Amino acid sequence: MTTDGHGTDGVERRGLMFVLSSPSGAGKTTLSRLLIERMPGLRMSVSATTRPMRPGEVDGRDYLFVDKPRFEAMVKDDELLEWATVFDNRYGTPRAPVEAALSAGQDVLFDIDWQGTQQLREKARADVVSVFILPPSAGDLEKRLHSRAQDSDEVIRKRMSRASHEMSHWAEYDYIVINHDVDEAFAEVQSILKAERLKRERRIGLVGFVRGLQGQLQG
Ligand SMILES: Nc1nc2c(ncn2[C@@H]2O[C@H](COP(=O)(O)OP(=O)(O)O)[C@@H](O)[C@H]2O)c(=O)[nH]1
Ligand SMILES: Nc1ncnc2c1ncn2[C@@H]1O[C@H](COP(=O)(O)OP(=O)(O)O)[C@@H](O)[C@H]1O
Repeated sequence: MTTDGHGTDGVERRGLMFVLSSPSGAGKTTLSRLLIERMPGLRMSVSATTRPMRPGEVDGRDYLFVDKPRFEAMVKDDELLEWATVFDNRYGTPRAPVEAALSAGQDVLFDIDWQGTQQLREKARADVVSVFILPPSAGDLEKRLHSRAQDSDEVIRKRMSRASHEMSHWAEYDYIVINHDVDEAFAEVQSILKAERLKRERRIGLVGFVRGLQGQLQG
């Protein structure tokens, strides 16, 4: 699952899997889009889902929209790295694009729930960096779900009633970001990714790099 890429400073390092989770409406999609736009070397993992497409969503960009039999076939053929049932729909991460991106030295961004995060962690603990996004208040969460204007009142009610359960998994994550203001929350998430990219354990090229430096000093 891991592989070699080069950091901006040219030192080889293993790719990482950067996971964002939150209750629905807290801002994962917004923050993910900003990260993909502004952080070179990061690719989005596009999940497969059986949920209906929302207005404005694009098949293949936001999700791979599949029917239940196709999803079952993907599970059976071991095409998914992880999968879970959320809000009565199935969601899963296609394995091949993640492995290809990591092999090409890219980091991969996942917008997945706590169940998927647990599965990724079991498979590759050292390479998973997880961030849980919290809303500033329940009122803000509800307002955001309404302002998105993409789900029916009934779907919004369901998502609100699931929020507390989703949030109960916050302590399983490496970092917690409270999304008061998008720019501030983005800056925090970006700092986490930047720092994690510099972790010594991931920078497998450091041994050679430091040896080279020592060679220069002696020579
Ligand atoms: N385990 C898992 N969860 C996913 C995947 N894709 C999306 N999810 C989660 O499914 C939940 C519902 O997603 P969605 O219907 O797009 O609504 P959203 O919460 O408003 O973004 C969110 O918690 C997503 O993080 C996936 O591939 N695997
Ligand atoms: N900090 C914020 N302040 C106000 N509105 C926000 C903030 N972050 C996200 N939103 C809005 O809230 C709604 C839900 O955000 P979204 O990113 O779709 O959440 P999620 O993917 O977690 O369900 C969207 O309309 C988005 O523009």
